[in-house]
Amino acid sequence: MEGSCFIVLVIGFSLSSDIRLAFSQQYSPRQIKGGEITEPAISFYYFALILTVNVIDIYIFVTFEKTTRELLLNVKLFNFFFCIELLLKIDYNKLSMNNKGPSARARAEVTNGDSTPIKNTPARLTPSGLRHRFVHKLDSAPKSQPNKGFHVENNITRVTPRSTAFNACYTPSSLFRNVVSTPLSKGRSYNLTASATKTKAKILESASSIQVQDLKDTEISNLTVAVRVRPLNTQECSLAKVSNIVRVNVNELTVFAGMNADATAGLTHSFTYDHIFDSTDPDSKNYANQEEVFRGTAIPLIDRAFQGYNACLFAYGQTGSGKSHSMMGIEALDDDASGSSIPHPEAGIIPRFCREIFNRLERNKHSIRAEIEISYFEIYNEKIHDLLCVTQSEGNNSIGNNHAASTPITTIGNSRPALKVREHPIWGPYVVDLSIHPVDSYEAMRNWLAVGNSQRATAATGMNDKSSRSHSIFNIVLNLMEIDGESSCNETGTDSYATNQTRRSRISLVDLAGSERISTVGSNGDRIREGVSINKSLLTLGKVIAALADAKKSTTNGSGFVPYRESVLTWLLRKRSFFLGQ
Ligand SMILES: Nc1ncnc2c1ncn2[C@@H]1O[C@H](COP(=O)(O)OP(=O)(O)OP(=O)(O)O)[C@@H](O)[C@H]1O
Repeated sequence: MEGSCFIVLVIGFSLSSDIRLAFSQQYSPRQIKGGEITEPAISFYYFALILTVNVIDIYIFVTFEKTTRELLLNVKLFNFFFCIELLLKIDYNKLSMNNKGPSARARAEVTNGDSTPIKNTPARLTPSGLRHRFVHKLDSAPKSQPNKGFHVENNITRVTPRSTAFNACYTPSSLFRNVVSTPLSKGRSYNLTASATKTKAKILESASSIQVQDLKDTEISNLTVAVRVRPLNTQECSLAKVSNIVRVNVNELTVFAGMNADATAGLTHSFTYDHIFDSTDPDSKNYANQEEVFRGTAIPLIDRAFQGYNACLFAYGQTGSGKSHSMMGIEALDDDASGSSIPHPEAGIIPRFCREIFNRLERNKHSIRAEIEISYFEIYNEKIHDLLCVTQSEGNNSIGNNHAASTPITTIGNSRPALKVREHPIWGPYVVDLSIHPVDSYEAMRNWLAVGNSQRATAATGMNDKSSRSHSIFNIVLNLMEIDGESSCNETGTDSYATNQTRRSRISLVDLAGSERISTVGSNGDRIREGVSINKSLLTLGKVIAALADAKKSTTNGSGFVPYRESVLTWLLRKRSFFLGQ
């Protein structure tokens, strides 16, 4: 019996070995980690085999593999008709890893640089949980021991402060918020719908680096970017297919793309700016009128100018987008002539700016004395024309108080004399022979503005009935002297003051010509030439701003090439000295 039993046992064993794979079952859930199928720490198998001939016998084998740290428990049950083999495998490596796994790690207390506890991280692998883990790994583990921090419970210390640690540069790129920042502007976001995930993936890479650097720049930036959305004009309203696709929510602007079957289909773009002025609907409670636009953009500049800083404000945008309306608006000569201290409701930033300067000087007339000079010129087809060049009527050399007494010289586009730009080794670029006019009242300034505006090159295009064909630059030089003591009448009969501090600031208010598509603005030869020139100089302006932002970001040197001289506009807006040698 023993002998046959032995033989049958051998047969049974060999059969069970052959058919083991066919009948085997594994009762242990497999896991997918990082794209690989991994086995858990404890696995349980059974094998059943019928048609064996044996008496009931049980064999138990226990083996422990020291090198792989695996315990194998093999139980075999034989009887006359079947054999069952049970196999239990315990992997001690994985067992010990799991005890230090996510939940254990998550219980660890996170502390900041000075070891003050901040919070207990949640015991789950949410994206934020992953961020925590990643931060810990980078902050607490030296490079030679990459996982050290994971095995030390309740002792994870963040080296860098919390704010720095959660900065995007420590975060895996896949967890970034989908943000594309413009240089020197805060968090411009670029949200895409699900249908555009491929594009999204592409921009993630660039977004990461831009955002990190821009976060640093926004702190030191002295640039403010504001956007104004104008209402649909009559022409647009008459077209059935035109509708407002822009929504404003505080300082976030969302553009809903149309249903075109092109790359823009289904895309929604969101941008964040320092200010957004929604002028689309006059009945809306958020409607931004000229006064609000002025207060939001220009008042901070006037404050700085009175402290002695130079300031520049320019309007940039597509043709017909409302730049001239915002910068100049309606010239209300009649209203102002009546001596009203309230500007015309439709007056733009420039006239309001001038009025505010004199209002402030009037309020501080006992402590500040000012000398103000203005100049106004345009850049038309890369040539500079003085907009305040006038022939004086006999016996009258002051246009300021009576502009009807002077006549602007030839005003027709190309026939006006072009001025040259020169570069002084110390003071930088300047316009040769540009006229400069001292002004002592708002009325004088307003009259000069009217003269300049009447000389600007404008033309009707397919996009705008009165399109500016040139960039106009209105300059104000403010010389402020703080008065120390009472005024006294000197020998010449004029007042003299003891001044103890002077401040000088230059303010440039720029109304750029609009970028335009040649096909939509018209096919006239002059318009095309102007359009090419406008687009070229705006392109250079963009390149200069980008180059300046790059040079600023570079910590090693700030000497990157900036193509100022590729257009007259950027050349002159560089450290300006329009008044040199006049
Ligand atoms: N906020 C606004 N409210 C009412 N009308 C506006 C507004 N902005 C612009 N408009 C009107 O839209 C038209 C075009 O504006 P504007 O001439 O200022 O554009 P622009 O950007 O200066 O164009 P271009 O670059 O061609 O000179 C004008 O008739 C203007 O009155």
